Amino acid sequence: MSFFKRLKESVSKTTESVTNKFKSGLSKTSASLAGAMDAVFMRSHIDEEMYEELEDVLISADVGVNTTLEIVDRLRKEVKERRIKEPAELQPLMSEILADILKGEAAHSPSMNIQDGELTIVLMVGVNGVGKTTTIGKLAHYYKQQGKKVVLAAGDTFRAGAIEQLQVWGERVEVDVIRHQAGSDPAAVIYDGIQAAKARGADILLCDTAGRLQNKVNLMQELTKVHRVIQREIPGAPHETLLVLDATTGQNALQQAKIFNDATGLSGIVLTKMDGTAKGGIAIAIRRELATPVKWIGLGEQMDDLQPFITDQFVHALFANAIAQEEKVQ
Ligand SMILES: Nc1nc2c(ncn2[C@@H]2O[C@H](COP(=O)(O)OP(=O)(O)OP(=O)(O)O)[C@@H](O)[C@H]2O)c(=O)[nH]1
Repeated sequence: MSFFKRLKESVSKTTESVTNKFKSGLSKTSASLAGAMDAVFMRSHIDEEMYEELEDVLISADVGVNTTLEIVDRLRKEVKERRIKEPAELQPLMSEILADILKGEAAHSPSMNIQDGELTIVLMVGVNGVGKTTTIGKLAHYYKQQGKKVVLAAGDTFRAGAIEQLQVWGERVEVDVIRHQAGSDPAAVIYDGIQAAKARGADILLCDTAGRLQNKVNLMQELTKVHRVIQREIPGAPHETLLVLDATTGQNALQQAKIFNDATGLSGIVLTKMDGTAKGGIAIAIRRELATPVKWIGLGEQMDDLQPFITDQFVHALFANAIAQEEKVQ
């Protein structure tokens, strides 16, 4: 069975609407990355020049140099081992290699550490403008739809706008928002958030934080204090610390991840605005180069545009055109 068929089978296990969301959200990346790969594989034969062109294509899609070299080396090896002669056979092979690289080890499971029957605390970190507030709103919607009671804590007290924006999301999704005035201590807001969540019998508390990267020491102190308060109230919490990264910032996102990982341990990454970039290869670079798994991706501005990062859906969407063509031929 061709790998495209296996991908199709795998994505058919989720609903068609999820598959369509991945397809439309990743259409820019698919058009540019898979489109450019297609052009490379139109060559009459497989040679060194072809591999070099492929490297250029992957690097310009933000896959990153290390990951690109790894992918192309694997392609070379598989071509030899499987005695592939036709460049046209390389598209499904590339999809197979990418799917495998994205899967990584078992530790890279996209699942969230949600406590059954107890309060789960999710700390959201990231610099301003990456879509942190929007993501909190979307996560609240996601879990509310799953029947969970969600409370939000407006811990980004640095920007008055951030508190207001979270309040607007709270109203839209119909969940409570615990807030203080702008400029107050974020740890105090989170503390109140925990008390309110406990008192109201909530399942999940999503905590916003300010992300001032300009001053790493401040960032660390603030996050350390927030952590201390959370741990004192609920041993073992936060259960998830998710870093929100804007996919359109490219390789800079990797840098942000390293700084935040130093400041506070990360358990997962949310990659937003994937729909707004043709360089979605950054998801592959992040997944490969950081020890932290991508757990969610943002595929648009609507409430249900935040999706769990399902690697087969991602690869299926990336190669959507080639898969459709293979179907036509058969
Ligand atoms: N297209 C698209 N837009 C997004 C996505 N996620 C967020 N946005 C938009 O990005 C903009 C910034 O999002 P905010 O949530 O305001 O981000 P923010 O300002 O980072 O919030 P803070 O990080 O809390 O300061 C908004 O216009 C969002 O609608 C996404 O996945 N796709």
